Amino acid sequence: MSEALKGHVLVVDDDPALLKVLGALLTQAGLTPHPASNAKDALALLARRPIDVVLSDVRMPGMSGMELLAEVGRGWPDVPVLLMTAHGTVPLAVEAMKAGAADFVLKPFDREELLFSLKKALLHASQDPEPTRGTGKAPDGLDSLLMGQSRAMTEVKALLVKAAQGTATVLLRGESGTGKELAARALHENSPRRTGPFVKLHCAALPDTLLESELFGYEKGAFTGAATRKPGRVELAHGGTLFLDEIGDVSPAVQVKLLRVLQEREFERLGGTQTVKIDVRFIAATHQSLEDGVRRGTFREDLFYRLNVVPLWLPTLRERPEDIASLSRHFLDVHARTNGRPPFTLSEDGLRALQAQPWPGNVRQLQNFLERLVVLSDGPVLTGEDVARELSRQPGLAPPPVAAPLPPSPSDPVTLESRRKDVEKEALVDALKRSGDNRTLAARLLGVSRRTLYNKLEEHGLL
Ligand SMILES: Nc1ncnc2c1ncn2[C@@H]1O[C@H](COP(=O)(O)OP(=O)(O)OP(=O)(O)O)[C@@H](O)[C@H]1O
Repeated sequence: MSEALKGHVLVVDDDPALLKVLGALLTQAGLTPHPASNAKDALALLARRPIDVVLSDVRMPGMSGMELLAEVGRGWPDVPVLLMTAHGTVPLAVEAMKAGAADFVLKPFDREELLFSLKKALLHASQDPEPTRGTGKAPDGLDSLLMGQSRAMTEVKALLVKAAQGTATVLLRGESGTGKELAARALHENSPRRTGPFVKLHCAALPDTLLESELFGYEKGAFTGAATRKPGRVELAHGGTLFLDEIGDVSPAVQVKLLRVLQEREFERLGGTQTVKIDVRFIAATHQSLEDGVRRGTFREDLFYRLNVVPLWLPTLRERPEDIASLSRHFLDVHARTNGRPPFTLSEDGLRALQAQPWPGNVRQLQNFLERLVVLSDGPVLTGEDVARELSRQPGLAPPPVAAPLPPSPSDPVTLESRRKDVEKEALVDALKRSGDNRTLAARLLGVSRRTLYNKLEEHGLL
């Protein structure tokens, strides 16, 4: 791997010699290592400094790597976790991936392979807001997972329960933040496959070559850095469900390969000749119009029909304002608990103010909004006034009236730097608005990493 990597890596291992070796290796690759000799210290470190990725041993005295993975998932869902295992086996890898690991690395590891996995995880971290976190839960009433009793949601849930019984491929459509990933999980957890793995792949987050190796895995020696055979996500999902998010972004070359897997339920690992047969239920999601892609010639028509066997549309929040009451109650409870705050309730005028908003970022935006209210308000009752105050800070939602700028007086310094800052702030606000307050999407729109976006938001008082 020639180009230098960048990022803060929390390395957790009870073997001091290995910590040292890994520290040197990561530093040499351009990364900043933060060593921790046990999971407890690792969590303390995570709370203190921004970490981009966690690289942890599985077997450690005290809290294990799998337990650490669960803790990171709860407290820092944006931070991917890579697990290192000696004598790694496919079942262990499946377990790790089901529990939400971004990847697993076999010990003793090959330098290139480790850096390859870290690079992937860093790419995910900068592009994927919510890395896969399997709940591993038994089916648990669909209503408590996918909330909302509006007519539109009730219809979706009825279709979902029907679709869950079969193995037909489901295509989930809907705007960003409407709950497509949640619906995919609900499908899996309500299906006879629920005891099998639920594996997720965010197709837009990876460049072509990485996407192919993530999907199909590789044989030892398939390319520089492929020191051992590694199963891809299709293989890891055997007996379960593979959720392909943002399918509309897949290149024509990968589309051909996906078509074959969907048709024949078989494939070859990269660099391999052996055909692997799989039993996988496919679910794909997109917020784009695949029909447009087909018309433009960027999306294969045959693949579209293969995916669109059971189409399911998730309604926008605008179309179901009656669900805002129960969703808000739920999010207020969850965020009060996770932020160590007393219980919050919503007054009638508070609810009305929320129902009057267009929520371009849908349920995700409502959720983020309520979390901010829980953190910033005194409570315990959130009034219309509390809601209005927070709304005025939100791009895309009831923007405050903008006062016409005063003409500059001759004494006002219009320096290049102040102009640059104004333009930058405007671009940030615009990107947040266009992305429905989805920070990952906003970072992508602006062509910067999420870390840079957060720094800039802080600098401009927009956090
Ligand atoms: N009906 C719902 N009940 C409870 N929570 C929901 C519901 N719909 C969405 N959410 C929550 O909103 C957030 C966004 O949902 P999700 O990631 O499933 O949306 P998405 O449509 O896949 O978004 P994107 O297209 O941006 O990936 C998640 O935190 C999810 O838990």
